[in-house]
Formats: sequence, C-alpha cells, structure tokens
Amino acid sequence: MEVARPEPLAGGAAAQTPRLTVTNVSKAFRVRHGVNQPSSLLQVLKNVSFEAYQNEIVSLIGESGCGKTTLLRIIQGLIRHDAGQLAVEGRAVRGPGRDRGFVFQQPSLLPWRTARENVEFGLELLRMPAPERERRARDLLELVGLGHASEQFPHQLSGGMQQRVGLARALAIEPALLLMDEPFSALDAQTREVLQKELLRIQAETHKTIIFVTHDLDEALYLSDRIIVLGAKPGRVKEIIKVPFGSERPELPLLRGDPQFQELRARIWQLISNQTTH
Ligand SMILES: Nc1ncnc2c1ncn2[C@@H]1O[C@H](COP(=O)(O)OP(=O)(O)OP(=O)(O)O)[C@@H](O)[C@H]1O
Repeated sequence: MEVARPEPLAGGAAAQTPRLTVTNVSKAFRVRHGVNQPSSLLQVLKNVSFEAYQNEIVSLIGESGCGKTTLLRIIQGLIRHDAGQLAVEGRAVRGPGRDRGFVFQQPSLLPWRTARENVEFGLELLRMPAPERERRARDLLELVGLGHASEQFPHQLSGGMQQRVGLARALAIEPALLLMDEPFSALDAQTREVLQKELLRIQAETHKTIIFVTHDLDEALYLSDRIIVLGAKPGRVKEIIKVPFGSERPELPLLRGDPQFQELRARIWQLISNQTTH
C-alpha cells in the first residue's frame, strides 16, 4: 500500500516561515589528547545552513563523525553553537524548548512507568491536568498503533513497540519540530521497514516537520523530502538533494527498483565516499 502524505510547503510557499532555520552554524569542541597534554580545538561543524518547512522530512546524512548528532543537539538546544543562528518558527534557539521533540536511537523509557505513563511524563512537567494528560497519551498511543498496550510496562514491549512509545512521548508536547537521531538503527530489518512506513503515515496525520539523522541511504531516500549531505572534518553542507518521489511514494522494496532511486543513491554514496579520498 502506498503512503499518501501532504506535500511539503517548501519552494511553492515562499511566504511560509520555515519551521527551522539554520544559518552559518559552526561548532568546535576543545579536546585533550592525554593527561598533561595541551588541549586543542576540534572544528566539528563549519557554516552549516539549511531550512526545513512544514510537512517536510529532512534527513541529515554523512559519514560517521561528520557532526550529525552534534548538529541535532545544537538544534535541540542541548549544545551551544559557537557562531551562526538557529530559529524555530522564527524564534531564536537559546536552549531546549517544548517546540522541539526528540526521539533517540534507544527509547530510554522509564521502566517503572507504563507506556501511557511514559507518554504522560512531559505533560506532567507542563502541569497538564491528569484527565487531559491521560486522554492525550491514549490518543497518541492509538496514533502509533499501541492503543492495546497502553498499560504495559517497557519490559513487556518489543524494541519496535518501545520505539513507538518514544515517538508518542515526543509528540505529546505537540512540538513544531521532531528531531530523530537514528531512531530505527537498533531494530531488526523487518521492524525497521514497518516503522519507516509508520513514520510516513504518522507524519501525514500530524503534519510534523521532521529532522532525521541516519546512516542508511535507502532510509533517507524513502523517508525524506530533502536530504542534506554533510561532508566531514569539519562537518559542512556538501549538497542538498530534493527527493522527487512525491507524497504517494511506493514502499521501499518497490522504490529500490526505480532507476531514479538508484541514480540518487549512487550520487549520495559518491558524495559521502568522495570526501574520504581528499
Ligand atoms: N562533547 C564532545 N567533546 C569533544 N568532541 C566531541 C564531543 N561530541 C562530539 N565530539 C566529536 O565531534 C565529532 C562529531 O561527532 P558526532 O557524534 O556529532 O558525529 P556523527 O556524525 O553523529 O557520528 P555517528 O554517525 O558516528 O553517530 C566526532 O569527532 C566526535 O568525537
């Protein structure tokens, strides 16, 4: 079955305020190479710029260590950038905020709480009244296909189910942006494909803007509207690739047979692998 998603508003909607604006963001870490050794600066990101619009899934892809997670954490507000600007819906990012939800590689659920109580956690911090909290958590667990498991504890759930709870928890605070850092990489191939498809369905229903970090070229091409290919040392934007498959893209096994898919895959592969020869 094909997944129909609303078309993103980039390009055709010039008047739209981007959900996320990243402008010339740079970051260096001070690293020490041993005890009693002087420290030096490791330039991780250099002048990174891109935007993401409503309904868009934008993937960040690049070789290991090119700064994908660092960039995502800067957007999250957990790491302070050295230079450049970041804004979510036009508001400068100065730290973590409820306008950004996060899904990690490991869902890190609280083991003593049920699936529903895990989803409610962020809403408790926002002091939402209990009945409203519970209603929203139940709705979100339905949305992610876990309506039947709301009262189960994390150890009773499979890895894929736990990741669905993590997604519901991130959506609970109704963020403008959903930041996902290799959310499916710890799952087996079959569960991963199911969740990729589910993510497209959920995005179509919620119209979220998603920034998605992955190593997996096929995953990036299947999920994304645009792919930001990062170069390494320092991390910088090498190319922004518009994915042409539209909102009614076939499932990944079929898409893999599309010559355009294969061409783009080869192109991204070349962009990523080229840099190691320089
Ligand atoms: N807090 C830190 N202090 C010093 N160096 C750091 C810190 N965090 C990350 N780095 C370094 O910054 C570089 C980029 O790391 P980052 O985790 O962002 O890369 P990545 O592209 O997400 O890698 P991977 O794909 O392997 O997850 C790496 O060289 C890493 O060692």
